[in-house]
Amino acid sequence: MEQLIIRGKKPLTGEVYINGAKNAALGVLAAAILSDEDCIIENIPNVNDINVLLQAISKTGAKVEKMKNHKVKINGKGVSSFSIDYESIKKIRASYYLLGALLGKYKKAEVALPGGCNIGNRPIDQHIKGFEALGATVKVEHGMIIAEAKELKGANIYLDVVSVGATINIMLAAILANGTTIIENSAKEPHIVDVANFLNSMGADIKGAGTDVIKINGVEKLHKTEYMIIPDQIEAGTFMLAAAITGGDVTVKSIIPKHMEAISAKLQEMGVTIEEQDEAIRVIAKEPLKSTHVKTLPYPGFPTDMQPQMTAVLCTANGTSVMTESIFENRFRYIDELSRMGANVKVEGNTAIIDGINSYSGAEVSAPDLRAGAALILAGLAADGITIINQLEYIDRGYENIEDKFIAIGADIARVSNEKEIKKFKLKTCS
Ligand SMILES: CC(=O)N[C@H]1[C@@H](OP(=O)(O)OP(=O)(O)OC[C@H]2O[C@@H](n3ccc(=O)[nH]c3=O)[C@H](O)[C@@H]2O)O[C@H](CO)[C@@H](O)[C@@H]1O
Ligand SMILES: C=C(OP(=O)(O)O)C(=O)O
Repeated sequence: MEQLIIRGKKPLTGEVYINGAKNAALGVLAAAILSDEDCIIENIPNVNDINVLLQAISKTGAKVEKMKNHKVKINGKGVSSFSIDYESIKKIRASYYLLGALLGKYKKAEVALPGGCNIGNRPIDQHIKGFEALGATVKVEHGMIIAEAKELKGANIYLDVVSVGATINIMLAAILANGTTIIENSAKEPHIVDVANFLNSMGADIKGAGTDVIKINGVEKLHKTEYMIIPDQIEAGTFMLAAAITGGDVTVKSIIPKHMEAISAKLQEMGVTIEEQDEAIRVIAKEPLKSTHVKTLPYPGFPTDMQPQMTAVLCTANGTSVMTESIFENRFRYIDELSRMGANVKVEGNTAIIDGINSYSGAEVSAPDLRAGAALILAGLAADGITIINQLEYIDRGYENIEDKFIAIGADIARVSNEKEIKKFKLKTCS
């Protein structure tokens, strides 16, 4: 069993390079099977969710080739299976994009209900509503979502909730439909724009991605493309907060600063200096952190995928902060773990009331989900003494080489798998 071990209290300094966005790449890879020609996609992060999705895609009969330097080639010509079973995708959420892509291209798809982080009830009614509006019949039987259509026809679809997954999935299903589809109240996250740009680079006709009305004129077929995935907003944000919580000075590189505005603004409120560069942000945290209030919202609001990490940082700010989670109903499960490290947080419904502490104290904890795992790393980096984090499979879903990136900016952190390695780490870092 692998664990992360951290000796905290070292200010992080230096430069860190951010990988491609997991949540954009997942949509783009599924979208690639819509073409019968080669799609070469660059900047694909090497994380478990991506590898699981690539395996599921290759099980459909599509050709999947992992190339060097974070490149993947996909050709959807050979797709002959339209069914993705639970075993193949139980760990990930984005498997639902195969439903939209297969339905859009072959008019039939059977995909097991998705997994992903356990952060509350995660219905897919808006995806289904969209597919049905396009003319598909959809049923859920024996854990499988089964969608089929004789013909898909463009439609006007109003999303009752702003959903990233439903927006992308409906786009995927509508690209090759007859006529025009309009998605109203669509999500505006950078990964929606990325998937739309990728599809347009293959010959799709999508307008308005990044606003709350997306218009898709159906096209007959899609051609080959070469495309580069955007940088990961959430990985970048995690490193920005690591600089803040350790009183460090870190330049987070290969990013789009515009995507980081909600996070930069909150850090500035907390007394952190933010220097925006062309494709980088320098985060300098020389003053004690001030408390603030944060509410998660769809983009351009503060991202729910940064909520646990920001809560971990607010625990070390002077005064009382309030974190309101307005996207998922149960995304505070990690607070018990932070409390083991001395955090003083009271959760009431969707709100966490956080009283700042002087310092975390290192402890053994377990990651209950992906971003909660990142939050525990941040707490460990700021803690007195040694922190050990279990259940790394969650962290590995979405962060590539996370410990190596932290080591490169001065953290004492290692991935260990036995007592001997733990002892060695403690000896090496004790001076
Ligand atoms: C693989 C991926 O990209 N995952 C991201 C995606 O998840 P995901 O696509 O699952 O999240 P959604 O944007 O769909 O969910 C937003 C809200 O809408 C609700 N909802 C969603 C769909 C639906 O049919 N019905 C419904 O009620 C959800 O329960 C949630 O309360 O966006 C989330 C919100 O930014 C992020 O936290 C996830 O990291
Ligand atoms: C919640 C996340 O992922 P998923 O939707 O795949 O569970 C995430 O990336 O933070």
